[in-house]
Amino acid sequence: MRTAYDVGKVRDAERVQMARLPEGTLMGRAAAGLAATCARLLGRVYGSRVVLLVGSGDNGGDALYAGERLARRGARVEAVLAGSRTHEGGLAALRAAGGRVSDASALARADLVIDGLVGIGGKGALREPYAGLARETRHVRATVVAVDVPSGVDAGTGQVEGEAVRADVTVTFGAHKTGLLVDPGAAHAGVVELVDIGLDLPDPDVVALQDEDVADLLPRPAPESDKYRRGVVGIAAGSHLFTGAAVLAVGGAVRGGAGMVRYLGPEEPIGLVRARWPEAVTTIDDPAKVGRVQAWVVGPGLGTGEESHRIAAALLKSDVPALIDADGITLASRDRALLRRTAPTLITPHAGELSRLLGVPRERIEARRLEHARRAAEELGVTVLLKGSTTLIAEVDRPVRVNPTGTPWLATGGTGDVLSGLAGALLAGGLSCYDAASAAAYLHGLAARRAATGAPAGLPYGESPISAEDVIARLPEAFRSLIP
Ligand SMILES: NC(=O)C1=CN([C@@H]2O[C@H](COP(=O)(O)OP(=O)(O)OC[C@H]3O[C@@H](n4cnc5c(N)ncnc54)[C@H](OP(=O)(O)O)[C@@H]3O)[C@@H](O)[C@H]2O)[C@@H](O)CC1
Ligand SMILES: Nc1ncnc2c1ncn2[C@@H]1O[C@H](COP(=O)(O)OP(=O)(O)O)[C@@H](O)[C@H]1O
Ligand SMILES: [K+]
Repeated sequence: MRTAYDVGKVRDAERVQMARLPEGTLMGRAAAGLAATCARLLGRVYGSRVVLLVGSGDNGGDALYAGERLARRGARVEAVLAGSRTHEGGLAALRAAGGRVSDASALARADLVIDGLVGIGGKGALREPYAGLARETRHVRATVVAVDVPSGVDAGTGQVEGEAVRADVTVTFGAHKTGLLVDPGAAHAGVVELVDIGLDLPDPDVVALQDEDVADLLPRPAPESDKYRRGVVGIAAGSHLFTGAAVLAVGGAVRGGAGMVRYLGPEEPIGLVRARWPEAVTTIDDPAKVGRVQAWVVGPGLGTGEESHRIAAALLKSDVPALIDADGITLASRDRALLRRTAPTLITPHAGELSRLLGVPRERIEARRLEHARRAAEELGVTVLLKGSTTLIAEVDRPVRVNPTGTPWLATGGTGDVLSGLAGALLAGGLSCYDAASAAAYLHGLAARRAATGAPAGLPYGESPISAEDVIARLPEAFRSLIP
């Protein structure tokens, strides 16, 4: 599991260590780790050209001390001083090692640029001349290494207001900062490397599950299993207008390991569901006629009229866990009572749907995903899976989970319906909302990547567009990659 921390916790942990250790120890460790990564990226340090972008704080100090180490190994190191002040010890050390101060024209000559403009002390949009320097790093041929966080990215939220450095590699100290795991920050950070500087940290604020964590969560059939014990999931999705949502959600559930899938909907989608997924047991329109289920999925393509509301309300009264998606979320944004349930509830909005629920503009949610996922979980008292460029899973009093799998190729109609069915199957299999949402997002992302790259079937290179059905088709491989 990868863990990440808000800036306040990192600062507290640093203070404790600084009080214990001789002055400069932590910065020395940070600079040594940073220089080691830079040397590895350069391959041959001797004779290479390294440019340091140096801000007025300790982030600039880290860059200067790393520059000193590289200069001692024969690199030609030039520092561009952007702040009204400069870390004195760092600058003296760089000079003593043969480094020199230069201007922005040095960037064109660089093999490697070290971005030490601002780190966790950054506030708001980058000001000049920092913003201009960050902009120039976009056009350099050099590898760009960010110190602690890419300058211009808010270390706590991943928010980017204005200009920000786009790094190839970010070398972060002591702990991953939450903003490095969440877009748009994550997209600016490139590959993130962690340097241990000996901080003692409490519980994380954000975590990213890895293969082995998800494998531990997945339900597996035992010799005494039968279809009912494995979990029956009910799916209320699709309408005369949106028939595809029904087929895709049922497909996600069938391939997601449900013991049985019960589908509830109108005649037209029922015909299609039966033709594509003969495994599903179908019921026309009447919630009272559906047999017992262990979890409900309510909403994809359901429609938002009165009849849809009646069905959603009847199903959500049940005492089993429920996943509410798509039109179900739109219905809940008009009638919050749908969310007041006795059993656990998981909602799976994209930013537009969450915007309707919270009454916050969509763009604001996209810019501050972490904040709004947390806020929704708190205000609505449900587990929230916020879809989009970084999928987040939030629940009150738990660290936010960031899904590390997935691909932007997933941004195509119908993939959300597949996710609903898949997560519903895991809920029916006995996982909590928090775990079902995390495992479903993980598997969904793995399946999508495999579909887009052709792996592991052996296409040699490249990626291709994918369809929601392709994601369903790759789910078995995604499971097998976790359950050997
Ligand atoms: N503490 C430790 O033990 C260790 C800390 N370490 C390192 O220290 C870093 C934190 O250092 P820090 O606290 O000095 O802040 P830092 O990130 O350099 O930025 C502050 C400066 O930036 C400026 N500035 C801010 N916003 C701006 C904007 N929008 N646009 C333009 N300028 C802006 C601001 O200027 P001012 O507002 O004062 O004018 C201020 O001078 C941390 O990320 C890690 O790299 C490691 O060595 C490990 C041990
Ligand atoms: N830029 C992106 N990068 C990665 N995944 C994305 C991106 N945009 C959307 N997705 C994923 O694609 C799926 C789309 O779901 P959704 O918006 O509900 O589509 P639909 O309603 O058409 O099924 C979600 O799993 C979401 O996380
Ligand atoms: K930086």
